[in-house]
Amino acid sequence: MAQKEIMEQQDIRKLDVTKLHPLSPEVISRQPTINIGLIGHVAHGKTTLVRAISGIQTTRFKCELERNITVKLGYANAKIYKCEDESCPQPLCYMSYGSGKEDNPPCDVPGFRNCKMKLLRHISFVDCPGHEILMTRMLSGATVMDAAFLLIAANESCPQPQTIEHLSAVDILKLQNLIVLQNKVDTIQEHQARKQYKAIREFLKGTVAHDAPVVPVSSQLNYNIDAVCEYITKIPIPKRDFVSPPHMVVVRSFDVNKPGCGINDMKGGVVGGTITKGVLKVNQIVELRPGIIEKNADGKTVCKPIYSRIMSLFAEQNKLQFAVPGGLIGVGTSMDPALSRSDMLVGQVLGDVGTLPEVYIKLKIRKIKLLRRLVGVEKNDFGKQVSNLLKGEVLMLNILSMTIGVQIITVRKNSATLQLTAPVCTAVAEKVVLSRRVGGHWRLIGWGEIEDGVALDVQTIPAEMFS
Ligand SMILES: Nc1nc2c(ncn2[C@@H]2O[C@H](COP(=O)(O)OP(=O)(O)OP(=O)(O)O)[C@@H](O)[C@H]2O)c(=O)[nH]1
Repeated sequence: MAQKEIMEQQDIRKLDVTKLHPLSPEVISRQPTINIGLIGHVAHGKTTLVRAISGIQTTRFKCELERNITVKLGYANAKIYKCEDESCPQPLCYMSYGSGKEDNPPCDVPGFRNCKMKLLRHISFVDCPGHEILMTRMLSGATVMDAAFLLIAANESCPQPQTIEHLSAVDILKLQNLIVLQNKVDTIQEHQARKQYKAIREFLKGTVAHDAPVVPVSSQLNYNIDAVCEYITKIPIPKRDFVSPPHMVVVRSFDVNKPGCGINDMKGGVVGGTITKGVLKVNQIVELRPGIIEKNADGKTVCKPIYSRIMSLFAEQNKLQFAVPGGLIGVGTSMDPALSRSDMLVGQVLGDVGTLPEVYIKLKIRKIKLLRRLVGVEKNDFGKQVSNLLKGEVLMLNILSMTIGVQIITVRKNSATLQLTAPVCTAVAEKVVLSRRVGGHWRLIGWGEIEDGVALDVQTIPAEMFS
């Protein structure tokens, strides 16, 4: 189908959300609908793999280029294709391109160059930092993943500290679709690769990834990347809710004209994130919570949501008329760009006016489970027991894409009340992940779920103001 026809199909006037599916041509052609996380120890090749599949280098920030490590979450989109001729040899018949590629490009396999390829998946990669000091950032990326690639470098012993810690995190979040990639196989002999494969299988026993495929690859040399593409097509499409009022979790925010924010012809602030339910449309009025926190005339802390119009929607360079759940999308808004600069809106929730959950400043957490032993730490602390939570203790909490400092006010066996250092827009039963400072860095120690909380007053604007 020609791009022009698809753009015409993305006509909001003709949109019937009850008929949409993540693989509907007008969706998959323009927008990624699955998030795949890249997790694993520092420098095991996550960013290089993303580049091999999408053609995009996610390491974009100056400090990252200087230090050669990922600091922020990186994003890149890719389309996965298969040759339409069934006799095209596997896995060569699978191929990947960037998000802007047409839907039926010619096959690249010698002997099949007259054949067309079919677009099977459109995905977003969430490239997590592997450095131990950046664990809480990895956790905020993990909350938007539908599947994950766990990268394990073939030229190091397995497991390394953040290999264990990242796997524990996705285990806690009950992420089902894991694929283990034994990367850098170009640096070792075959017998060494076999030996390490056994060590990897041993390490995976009893974890959420116990029967995950382990695929040998070289991201640097593009070896076996077609097999990885084939595995991507086997990831089940998550069930999506297209009909509820739309909610989006903000994972990045920019002022205008920054590289990496996709289309840069907007005048207002830009937020990037994943829609968890519903469909966002161009021209729609939306609310962002918590928005701005202020003291009112009585000295009481109140939250003022940010109201704004959606001026544009985009997935990397693809302009959209509407955006659906899954995948990472950008939202160009009419808000003052000063509000969204430098990731200032990360952790906020964007959605239909009047439909967003409460904004809490205190939370009661139930069903708390602590890991038995510390993971992700080096020699001195490795394997130490995770001690019980203490009244007055300061922890880091991850709720959706929000990372927030908390102090424990009361603690019982499996529950605790927490004072937050900043308000958060969230809902009862949402999962939270707990980290504690160990050896100078935040380490994953456990998880729980929101039971209740103390909400702030929200200063809403009457609905008739938007008509
Ligand atoms: N020989 C070889 N080198 C690789 C391969 N994949 C990655 N590398 C190299 O390993 C180093 C680290 O790669 P990155 O892709 O930055 O690793 P990363 O896991 O994204 O690093 P962080 O995000 O900082 O944790 C770079 O110098 C890459 O060129 C591979 O398959 N073979």
